Amino acid sequence: MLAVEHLSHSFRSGSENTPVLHDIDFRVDKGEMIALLGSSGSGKSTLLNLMAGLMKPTSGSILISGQAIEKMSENRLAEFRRTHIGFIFQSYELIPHLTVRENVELPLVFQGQRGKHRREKAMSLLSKVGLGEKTEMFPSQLSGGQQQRVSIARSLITQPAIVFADEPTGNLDTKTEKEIIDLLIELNQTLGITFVIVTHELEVAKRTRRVIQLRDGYLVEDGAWAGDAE
Ligand SMILES: Nc1ncnc2c1ncn2[C@@H]1O[C@H](COP(=O)(O)OP(=O)(O)OP(=O)(O)O)[C@@H](O)[C@H]1O
Repeated sequence: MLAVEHLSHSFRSGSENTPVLHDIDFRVDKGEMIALLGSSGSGKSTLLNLMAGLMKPTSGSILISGQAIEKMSENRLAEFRRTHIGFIFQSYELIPHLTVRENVELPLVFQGQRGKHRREKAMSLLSKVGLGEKTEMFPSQLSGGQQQRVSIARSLITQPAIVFADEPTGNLDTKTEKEIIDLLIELNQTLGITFVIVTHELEVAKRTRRVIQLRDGYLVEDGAWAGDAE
């Protein structure tokens, strides 16, 4: 599903070269749910941007569904991203003047899909995330947790091969954080959605079966959470 192969990345500005990721290597199988854990500055965002095809790596490769995304042209990559990758952001990134349903439909609008089909898919996903009653409301009328549910439904509507979630609970209180992680786990288990959750929060990482930990740009752990016993 996802293979990150010997990935290294440095940022260059003028004569300065800042190495940020060092020989990162791991695979994520279909139906897995993993947490990418690391403290601030460990390289999580850089790795996420590379895996999502938003930047090209200095060296190494990223394969999604067997296709090396760093080799794709900009146009091909934009199309690939629209059809194969889902995104969930910390700040939801909903369009304020569109209804909840219209926000969820949006990725299909970009694919040129017809209205009725789009609407049915959006309604079905919104009821799966517990928002069947809120479809005609606007984002500002919802709580933060509800807005994140909308963004989760939107990330799934193209039936992507993999969904990247960037600090999905970063703006939420502890109780809502738990509810959102519960929802992601349920979607993973019932629909087999493959999730990569980028987080610096131990509580989030502990809930996934597999944790990949970055420290100073190095992959230092890959496996079941081995921290404090529960
Ligand atoms: N465009 C850039 N140019 C130079 N250095 C950069 C750039 N972007 C990030 N860095 C550096 O790369 C390192 C990793 O940053 P990154 O944002 O990937 O970490 P992070 O783990 O996502 O942190 P946070 O949780 O705070 O977002 C940091 O030392 C940062 O200063």
